[in-house]
Amino acid sequence: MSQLLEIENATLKFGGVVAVNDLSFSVKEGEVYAIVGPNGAGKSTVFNLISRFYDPYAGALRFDGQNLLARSADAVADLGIARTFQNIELFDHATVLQNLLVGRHRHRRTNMVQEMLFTPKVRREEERHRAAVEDVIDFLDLQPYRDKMIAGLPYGVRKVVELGRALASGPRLLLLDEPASGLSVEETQDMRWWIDDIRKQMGITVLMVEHDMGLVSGVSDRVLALADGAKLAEGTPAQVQSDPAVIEAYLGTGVV
Ligand SMILES: Nc1ncnc2c1ncn2[C@@H]1O[C@H](COP(=O)(O)OP(=O)(O)OP(=O)(O)O)[C@@H](O)[C@H]1O
Repeated sequence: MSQLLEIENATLKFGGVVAVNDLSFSVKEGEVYAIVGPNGAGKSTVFNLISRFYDPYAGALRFDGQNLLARSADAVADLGIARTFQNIELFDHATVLQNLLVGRHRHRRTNMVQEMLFTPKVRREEERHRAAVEDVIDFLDLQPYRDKMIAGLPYGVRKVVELGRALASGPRLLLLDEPASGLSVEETQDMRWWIDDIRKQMGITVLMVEHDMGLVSGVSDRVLALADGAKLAEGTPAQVQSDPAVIEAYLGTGVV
């Protein structure tokens, strides 16, 4: 498997706080790779670096061999990197279908005049986007909710819709920020199947930050344990969970 994402000696400081400290890791095409670590370890900051919300103080970031640092946040999405957020970010007063169509935004190839005139090209594009979104709705069993407003939906369903919005963009790399947080045991189990299927059926590479070690062990090929912004351990879930440095660092946090 080739490397899809490479982080090389990345460092990011907020004032005097070193949030990410000379961190290197890579994610192979087709794998599920999880980042774990106690609160404040730097997990979200790593995601924000990859999404290009932050510039690193030093280091290199590459996606499929291309320099990510030469691109803006929008351009990163165009490369095929999609993400979900720890605090779900959806349009509350729009339907599930409308939110998923927003996920298709990067594929729009028509201009505003064409859209106002609703030319045949616009109509064909629209049909293509709808078909892609309907596939995601079927895949995630969202049919009962497709015309419902986000605001009225239970938290667990909103979480699946957010996953759907990211999938609708047709990514090569999916960044999941705490996919199981706030979910019940059953919903977490469903999330595990979705992630498995996303990798196996859709061939999408997944990088996730997650506290639930049951989910991490269940779906991940490899795990990176972070502490104070630096790599503590990397390996299979079993290797990382039994690593003495990890046990020592997490002792009493209830994470491992
Ligand atoms: N925008 C910011 N400004 C200043 N400091 C920040 C900012 N974002 C993060 N930090 C600091 O950087 C460090 C890493 O934070 P980060 O949010 O990446 O950790 P995390 O591992 O994602 O934690 P959690 O599990 O609580 O989400 C922490 O010390 C945090 O206080």
